[in-house]
This record gives sequence, C-alpha cells and structure tokens, in this order.
Amino acid sequence: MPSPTSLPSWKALESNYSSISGIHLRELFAQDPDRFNKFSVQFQDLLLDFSKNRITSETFALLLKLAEEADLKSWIEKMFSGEKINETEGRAVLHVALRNRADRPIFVDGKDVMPEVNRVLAQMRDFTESVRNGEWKGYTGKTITDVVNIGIGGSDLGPYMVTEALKPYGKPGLSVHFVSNVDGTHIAETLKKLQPETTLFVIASKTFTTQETITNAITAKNWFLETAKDNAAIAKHFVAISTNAKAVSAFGIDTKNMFEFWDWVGGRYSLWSAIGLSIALFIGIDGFEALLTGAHEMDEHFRQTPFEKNIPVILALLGVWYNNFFGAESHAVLPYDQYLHRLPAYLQQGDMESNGKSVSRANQKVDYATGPIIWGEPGTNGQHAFYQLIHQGTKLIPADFLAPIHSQNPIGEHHPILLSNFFAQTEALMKGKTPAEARLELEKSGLAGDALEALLPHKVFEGNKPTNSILFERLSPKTLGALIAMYEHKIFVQGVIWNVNSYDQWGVELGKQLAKVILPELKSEGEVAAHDASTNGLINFYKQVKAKG
Ligand SMILES: O=P(O)(O)OC[C@H]1O[C@@](O)(CO)[C@@H](O)[C@@H]1O
Repeated sequence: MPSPTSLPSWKALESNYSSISGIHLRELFAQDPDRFNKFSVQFQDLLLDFSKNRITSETFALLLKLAEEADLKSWIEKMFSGEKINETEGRAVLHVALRNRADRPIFVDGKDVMPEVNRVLAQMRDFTESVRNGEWKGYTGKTITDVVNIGIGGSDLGPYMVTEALKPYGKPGLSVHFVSNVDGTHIAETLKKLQPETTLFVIASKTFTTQETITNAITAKNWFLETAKDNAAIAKHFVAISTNAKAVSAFGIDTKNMFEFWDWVGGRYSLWSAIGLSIALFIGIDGFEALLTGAHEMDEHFRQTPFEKNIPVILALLGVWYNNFFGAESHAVLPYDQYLHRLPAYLQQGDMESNGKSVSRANQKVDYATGPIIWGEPGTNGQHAFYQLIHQGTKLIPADFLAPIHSQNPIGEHHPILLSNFFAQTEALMKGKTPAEARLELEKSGLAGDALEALLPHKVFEGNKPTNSILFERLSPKTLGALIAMYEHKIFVQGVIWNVNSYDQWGVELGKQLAKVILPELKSEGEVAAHDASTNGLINFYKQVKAKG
C-alpha cells in the first residue's frame, strides 16, 4: 500500500480539517438535533456514542473512504484467514482463532489450527476444574488456595487486568497473585503472603527465555524447595505456559504440566490462549469461555458489519483523525469502573507495542505520525488528578469514557453519583464554559471590577474537547471479552491505515541486549569505562556506593 498521506481521502481530510476544525461542538450539536442518533452505534448491550467528536457528516464519510482506500476489507480477511501478515517474523496473526467459537477451520501452513486450540482448551478445562474442586492436591495433600502467575508484558498484563475486572466472578477461597517485575520486591512481597504447600505457580512465557520471568521463576522454585525439599514436589506446584517445550523441560517443569500456545499468537494478544490459565483458575473455565464468546461476537461484528456501523473501525478512524490531523499525541482511556483499573495499562502494551512503529510495511521510514501514547486512570479519580489539563491545558487529549449501567456493588447512591460524573465530564469537555457564562457566575458571586476581570480568563472552559462514551449493561466475562476485542481490532485498523506491522516488537530488543552487557560489569572489580561518560559515571557511582555496603 502507498503512504496513507498520498491517498485521495487523506488529502480531502486535510481540507476538511481546515474547513471544520474551527467549528465548536456546541455549534455542531445546535445545527443537528439528531446528532446523537447519527453518531452512535449499539452492539448487543454495548452503546458507543461518538457524537461528541469534532466531525461532520462529511468528515465521517471521508474517514470511511480512507478505510476503503487503505484496503481495510482485504486486510481483515488476510488476518482472519491466517495469512502471515506479521511479515518481519513470518507469522500469521490469529488471536481470533483462540476464541473461534464457531469452530470454523483456520489454516496456517496448510494445517487447520482448531484441533490444537480445542485440545489445549480441553486441557485447561480438566486442569482448572481439578484445582478448583480440590482433586489437585499439593505435596502435603492440601488443596490449592493461591495461584501465582509469573510473567511479564503480554504474559502478565492481560490475565492481571481480566482477573481484576472479573473479581466478582472469582472463586471464594482462591486468590490469584501476579509477579512480573524483576525487582526482588515484587516476588518478595508476594511470597510473604503464601504457604508453599497450598500455592500453585503458573510460569507464563511465550519464549520461556524472558530474563525477568525466568529469574522470578527460579526464585519461586528455590523458595518452594526450601520447605518442600524434594524436587518431586515441583510437579504439583509448578505449571508452564509456553511455545518452548525444550526450555520448559530444562527449567524442571514436566511438559505434561505445560500448556502450549503457538507463534501465531502475539504476546500482547495472548490472554485468550493458555496464557489465560490464571483467569480460568480464578473465574472457572465456563467464565473463561464466556470471555472467549464475547470476543468472538465482537470478531463477527468487526468482520461482517459495514464500516459506518463498525465499532472498532469507527474508534480507529477517529483516533487517526486526532492523531494525524489535529496533532494529538496521546489518547486517554478513562474507565468509570474501579474493576477496570488495569485496562489503561493493558492497552498501553496492546496499542503502543503494536503501533509504536516508524518504519512502514514498505520498509521505509514513515513521514507521518503513527501510534499514540495511551494512558488513563479510573474515573472519578482522574478528575482529581489530571482532568485540569484535559479541560484547560494546551494539549488536545481525545478520550474514551467507559461505564457499566449496573454496578457489581450497588451500595447506596454510589453508582448514580459515579455515572452523574461520567455524563457530566463528557458534557463539560464538549460544551465548556463561555466568557459570558463565566462572567455571569462571577457577578452572581459578588465579584466585580478588576478582581472579576483578573479571575475571568481562569474560569473560562474552551470546551470542544472530543470524547467517545461507551456504555454497557454490566462488566460480565462476555462483555469484557467484547470490549478487549473491540480495542484489539481498533489497533489493527490503525496499523493498516498507518501501513505498519502491528505485530512485531523489535523495539524491545536493544535495551535487553545492553542490559546483558552491563549485568556482569556491575559485579566485576574496578571501574567501567566501556560506555559513554554518563553510563560509566552512573555505573561507577553505583559500584562505589554499593562497595561501602
Ligand atoms: O511471554 P514472553 O515470551 O515471556 O514475553 C513477555 C513480553 O516481552 C515482550 O516485551 C517481548 O519481548 C512482550 O512483547 C511480551 O509480551
């Protein structure tokens, strides 16, 4: 595909931006009372209201044209049919196969992958049911009360986010813990809470070579053997999830306690695979399969729905509009649901490791903006932290607001208060407060003259700040599956439009390589001089202070 900036629709969008970017959203709503109906889409119990975006019908039509000119339809079919669209690694991108509840055959290198997908899902069912019903016993005959997922990146963020989001569905008496950072504090603080005889360690690593994960796994094994003594006990307390059976076996885990997945599953897209084992242990395999079903239904929506009513496509196009035409550098994800407190962190890897690229599929440096910075915190907390900047700062921050209509904890007035803030914030961001409105308020408060004139500009809200509102009935496994798949496909669509490979991650390699060089230097005698003055200075300062004890 040529550079997106050379497409006719891109050029038309540039002129549309010039003609409409100065129109205030207040005006766009005043011009069209039907704006909400025109720019909202319902999918099952999920409503996307994208009417508070800085678009006209012409803008929307041109964005849809951009999707067509980017040949999105054929890219969607390439992905779903197992074509190796992860070209730099020569791999297919088939997280959709993991949740292919229709069980349609999907071929990679001429082989239908579904029998293997179903085999591992059945293995997960057997294992998780035996742990949850007490059949699986530890080395002293006790049942498992604590599961520790040891993994990082896609082998941590997805399971962690999902088990937090679905806490109400967790098995009472079974706790899940997540250790990811190689900082000894992470595993030390976790192990303090645990008993070896009732703890199951899930070592999750696609490659089974990730330094942090292997370091944490070795520490966990040593901690366990301090009490258990006998290596034979490991089989009852350690299982592995990986594509690398050889490395699993070398670590000392019996490969019959290994849950396999495949190289056509990207790490950041892997929670639907055996990487989701801790999810299935916590909420049960039926809950895990409901998660898969929700994602599958979003897959079907994405694959079959015309772009103008296609939720992932709409979200993606709006993101391109702000990223490439308004120059917005970031995108905020603001879930008004405390159970979704890890969603922004999960999407940071999902989005930024996918589209944080600057070389195109044509192997050329791009000359346009690609992936945005993803960030966010739950509402209403963000309102007391960074909404000042979103409302009155100098940066444009497009934002997704998400909320459940039914709370899992309907206590008193909490949920109506939460949702009143959810609705009010997007209204305030859209309409702002004019100087005339602010003046009237200040006059009513008794202020006048110079004092009023001095304060007035500080009390004005420009408004015209774009937001998407996503409402759903309840944060169930099925709905969560649909929401995650919705974002996965949004990321895919943006990668197609920016003509980048969203599925490799060469950018994580250099730091790892340099760390491997520095690690032995930290232990060696004498000063180092092999680096730049800063790195040498830092390392030598560390060694001097460390030597003092
Ligand atoms: O699952 P694993 O192989 O241990 O990789 C963990 C994470 O490390 C990476 O940074 C790749 O090195 C992420 O893409 C990945 O999810």
